[in-house]
Amino acid sequence: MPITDKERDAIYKVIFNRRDVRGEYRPDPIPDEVLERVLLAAHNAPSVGFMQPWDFVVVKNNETKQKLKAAFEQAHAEAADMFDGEKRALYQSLKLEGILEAPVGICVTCDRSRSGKVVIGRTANPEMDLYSSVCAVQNLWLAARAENLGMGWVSIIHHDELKRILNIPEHIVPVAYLCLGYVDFFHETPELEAVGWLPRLDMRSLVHYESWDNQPEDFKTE
Ligand SMILES: Cc1cc2c(cc1C)N(C[C@H](O)[C@H](O)[C@H](O)COP(=O)(O)O)c1[nH]c(=O)[nH]c(=O)c1N2
Repeated sequence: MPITDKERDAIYKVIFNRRDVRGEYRPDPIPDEVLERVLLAAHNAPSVGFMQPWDFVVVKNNETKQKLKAAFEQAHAEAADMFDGEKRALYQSLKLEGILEAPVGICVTCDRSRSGKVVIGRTANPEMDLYSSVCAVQNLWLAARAENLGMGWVSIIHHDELKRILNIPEHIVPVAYLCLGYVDFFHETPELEAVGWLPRLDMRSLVHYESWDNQPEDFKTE
């Protein structure tokens, strides 16, 4: 089934206008059918050996969110100590999660034992199952944007805390905690770029031809 030009443009529009959303969530609930659509998009991600290692723990309860926020605060304070001077002050001024504001949280996990010990494509590189769950996260992120839902990834939280708070079984690996909700607007550029944390790299400077050493002059940034 070919993709029309209009459909292609819509997909690129979603890709280039997706943002990590932290503070701009509206409290409006997400209709069940919308939540189901984005979860189905996540579930249709590619996965190594088709093992579909993910589960989705959906969080709406405020008490649970409060516990997650406390876990974030702890990890956030530890992280702040790792930056010096001005960088620390800038780090501390950043809003890096929307756990309480977002009406829905979703923890995406990876069950590394889901389809037995030997998995097509995972024998040489055992981490491929974790990457598969990350593919599900990205599908969810893009589907959310297509639904005009903001999504934010909160990784400033210890995974053992996530497991404890959400009663995730021992053998399951948390991959991402995601905030989800409608927003008033999407930032045009990544917020970390806008505040001068890091610049957007030039894509052409990251392309190598045939060998790592081979970057044509006109593809370099400087
Ligand atoms: C694996 C992973 C983990 C995190 C993120 C992303 C990814 C891929 N990002 C979002 C990240 O900061 C953001 O994607 C970049 O700054 C680029 O901005 P846009 O996503 O284009 O808006 C993120 N943002 C944040 O505020 N708190 C966080 O804990 C994290 N964690």
